[in-house]
Amino acid sequence: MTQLSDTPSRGDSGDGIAVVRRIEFCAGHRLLGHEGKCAALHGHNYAAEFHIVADALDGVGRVVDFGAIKARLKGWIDREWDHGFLLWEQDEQAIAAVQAVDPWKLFTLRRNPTAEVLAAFLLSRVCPKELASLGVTCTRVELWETPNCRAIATL
Ligand SMILES: Nc1nc2c(c(=O)[nH]1)N=C([C@H](O)[C@H](O)COP(=O)(O)OP(=O)(O)OP(=O)(O)O)CN2
Repeated sequence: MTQLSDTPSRGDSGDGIAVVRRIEFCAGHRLLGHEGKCAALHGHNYAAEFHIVADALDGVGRVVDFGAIKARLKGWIDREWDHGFLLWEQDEQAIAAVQAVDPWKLFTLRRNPTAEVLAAFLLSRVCPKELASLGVTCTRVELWETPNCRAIATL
């Protein structure tokens, strides 16, 4: 049997290899101080794409099992963000409005919930904690706010 030659490190270690897991969720938000329509409460069908690397591939040939990423990162997003409102912690009016309607689900952030802020939060706060037990690192989060708009956070 003929084998195509490849770069040994590409098959034997994790060098240069990443896996990407996409997780979709719905959430409401607003951008306080926005000059246009995004100052009003509204919602998005978001998608977060997580780029994950490891020092070496495992015995099966994986950076990490896609299901293990899903369990941890989709688990966190489902619990904390999905079908909730994402608001700036200083946005007292919007927070009060959401909390006036039972049942409410709210997650507050230190800045306006832009795509940039959400991507950075997932990369720097959520991924390190949720992925710690897997021994892998998320190096890049692409946060799609609409099919046409996304922000990218990288390590
Ligand atoms: N740099 C950023 N700009 C904007 C953000 C953001 O997170 N980062 N967010 C918004 C609003 O949330 C808005 O809902 C999305 O932007 P916009 O392109 O205006 O949305 P549309 O629904 O009109 O998108 P279409 O693709 O044209 O349907 C604004 N800016």
